[in-house]
Amino acid sequence: MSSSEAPIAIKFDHVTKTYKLYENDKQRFLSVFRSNDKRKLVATVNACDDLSFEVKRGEAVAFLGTNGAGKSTTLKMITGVTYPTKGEVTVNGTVSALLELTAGFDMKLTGRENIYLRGHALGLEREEIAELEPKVVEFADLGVYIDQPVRTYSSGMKSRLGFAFAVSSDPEILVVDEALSVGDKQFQKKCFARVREIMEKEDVTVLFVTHTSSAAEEFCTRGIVLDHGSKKFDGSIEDAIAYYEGNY
Ligand SMILES: Nc1ncnc2c1ncn2[C@@H]1O[C@H](COP(=O)(O)OP(=O)(O)OP(=O)(O)O)[C@@H](O)[C@H]1O
Repeated sequence: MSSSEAPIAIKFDHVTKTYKLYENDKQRFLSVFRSNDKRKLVATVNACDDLSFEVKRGEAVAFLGTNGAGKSTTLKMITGVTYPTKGEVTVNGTVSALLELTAGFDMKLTGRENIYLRGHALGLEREEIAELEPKVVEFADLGVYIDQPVRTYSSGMKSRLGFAFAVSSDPEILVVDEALSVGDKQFQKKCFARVREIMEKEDVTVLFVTHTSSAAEEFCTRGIVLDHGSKKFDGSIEDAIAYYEGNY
């Protein structure tokens, strides 16, 4: 199937995400109860601003843009961590995210117990998690630490467990945000190899955020350049990189 005939995996239809900035956290908290009180609102920021695009199943798309351009916010709306203020986001397929890999671990529980915790949080059945567990344990390669509380892990070890969990299932949509720089050099190599393996499956859709043009070029065929939450360029990865680097 050529990509122009493939079904749509992701669609952003005039999506705007507005964040409100308050004087302090207390005012942010109080704003939940006083919907019309704007006195303590310092500013609003459109992290995504009337953003529209479609990604077909099987495409690999890189999002390029300077700090604060809206790349992470876009990915977070795809993974359901945050929601649009206006417009509509449609996602067709199971999503696995290599974002905030260590968020949500229970530090008191062991690595192995956290695999179950995360699986339950994602709505997996016990049998499905039991099937996943040996794959995660093998990929994370934490030795005896897998049965130690996560509070005893180094930050690299926590990332390894998070990464292993995210890549051990077979996702239909893979969302990657700079997460390939996890752990030491050897583990990074393993991460690249695994992401490449997932991407080689024909129908997997990949969305990739990176500041490294070489990684974007290696993994993606299409690039979308964002600036202040708006789409500035959408085309082949080579042209998108040239546009982003000011050589287009
Ligand atoms: N929770 C939040 N509250 C307020 N503002 C936010 C929040 N999250 C993001 N923003 C703002 O939204 C804008 C876009 O942020 P986002 O993290 O999406 O950018 P990015 O392109 O991923 O940047 P980077 O390359 O630095 O990771 C920025 O101005 C940022 O400060």
